[in-house]
Amino acid sequence: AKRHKFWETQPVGQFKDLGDESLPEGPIEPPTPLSEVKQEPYNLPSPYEWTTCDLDSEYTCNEVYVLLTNNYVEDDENMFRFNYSKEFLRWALHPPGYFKSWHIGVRVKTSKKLVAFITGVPARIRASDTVVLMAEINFLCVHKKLRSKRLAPVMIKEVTRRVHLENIWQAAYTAGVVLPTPISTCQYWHRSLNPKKLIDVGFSRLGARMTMSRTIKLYKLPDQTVTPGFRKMEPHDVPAVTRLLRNYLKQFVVAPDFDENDVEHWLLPKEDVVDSYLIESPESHEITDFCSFYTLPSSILGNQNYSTLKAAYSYYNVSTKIPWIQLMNDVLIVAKKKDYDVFNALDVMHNETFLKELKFGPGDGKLHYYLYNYRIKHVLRPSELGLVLL
Ligand SMILES: COc1cc([C@H]2SCC(=O)N2Cc2ccccc2)c(Br)cc1O
Repeated sequence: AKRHKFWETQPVGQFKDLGDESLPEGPIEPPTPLSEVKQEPYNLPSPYEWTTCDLDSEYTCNEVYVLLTNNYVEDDENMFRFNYSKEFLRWALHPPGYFKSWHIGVRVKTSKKLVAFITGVPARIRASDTVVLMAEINFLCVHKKLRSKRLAPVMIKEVTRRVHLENIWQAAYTAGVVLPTPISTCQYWHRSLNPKKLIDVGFSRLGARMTMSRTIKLYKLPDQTVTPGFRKMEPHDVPAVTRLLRNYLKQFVVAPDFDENDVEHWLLPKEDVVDSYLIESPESHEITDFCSFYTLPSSILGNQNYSTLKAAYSYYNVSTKIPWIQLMNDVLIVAKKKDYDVFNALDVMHNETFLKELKFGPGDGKLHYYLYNYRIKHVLRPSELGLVLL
C-alpha cells in the first residue's frame, strides 16, 4: 500500500491489521499520564510560529475566513473551493465545552500573516455501546504556497498534544483522501435545484437528448411544502427534538451522543448557517419527524457569470411518521425557495432510501471517515454511520 510515513507512526488502524478480528474494539493505546504529555508546543520550521485563533475577535475570525476562502479544499478539477462563512466558522467551533486552545494557527514570524490552521472541538461520540469523549478535528488548511513543507504532520501532532492536555485520547475526522484506515467510505449525492446555473458553471452537463427547458422542468419543485404540521424548529422544541434524535441515532454503530445542550447548539436554526424543520402532528401536537441542513457555499473558480454556488448539505433527519421521500422532498422545496443552487447529501444513515427517487445524482467526491486511537470491529457501511461532520 502507499507509504504513509506519518500515519504509520500514529495509533490508527493500520492496513496490515485490516480484517484481524482478534483485535478488540476500543482504544488502540492507553492514555498517557498527564504529567508525561509534552508540555511545550512542537517545533515549527524557523520562519513560523504558533498562534491561538480567537474567533470571537472579528479581526482574527476574518483572517481565518480569508485563509480558508483562498486555500481550503477544492474539487479534483479545481473548479470549486469551499467558502465557509464567518458565522458558520463561529458556530462550528464554539459548541458546548469548546477549547479556544484547540483553534490553532501558524503565522509567519516577521509578517504575522496567518498561513495555516487546524481545529478540534469536543464531542461525545458513541461507538457501538460505548460513549467516548472525542475531539472532532477539522479545517486543516495550509496556504497553497507552503504545501509539501511537511507542516500538516506537525500541526496534527500539535492539535493532538493539546487534546491530550484536556485528557481526551480519541478523535474523529474525515478526508477526501485514503489514509490508514477508514471506518467507512461514503459518497456525496447532489440534487440540482438551479440546473441552469449548475450547467453554466460546469458542475452538471445537459443530459443526452435533453434540452435546457426539459432539464429545468425535470428538477422543478412545488412552491409550498406539502406535509401538514411542517414548520421551523423553535427553542421550545429542543427537549422533544433531542428525544426524537437520540432514539433515531441508537440504530447506528457510530453516532453523536447529543444531549439537549448539543441539540440547542447544533440544530436550532441560525440564518445562513443551519436550518431545521419538524413535523408537529396537527392532532396530537407530537413531534414525529425532523429534518435539517447546513449552509456551505462554494467559490466558483473561473466562471464569467457566477462567483458563488449556494449549497445546502443534509445534516440530521428523522422520519417516524412521514415517509422519507415526502419529508425530504419538503426540505428540497424549502431549499429551492431559499434560492439554494444544489442540495448535497451523503449516503449515510437512511439517505439512500430517498436519493435516487428525489433525483439526486452521485458526485465524484468520496468522503472517508476516521477514528484516531479507537479500533472498531468492522469497516462500516454508510448506512451504519450516524455521524455528519461539518
Ligand atoms: C465538484 O464535485 C464535488 C465537489 C465537492 C466539494 S470539493 C470543493 C467544493 O466546493 N465542493 C462542494 C461542491 C461544489 C460543487 C458542487 C457540489 C458541491 C463535493 Br463535497 C462533492 C462533489 O461531487
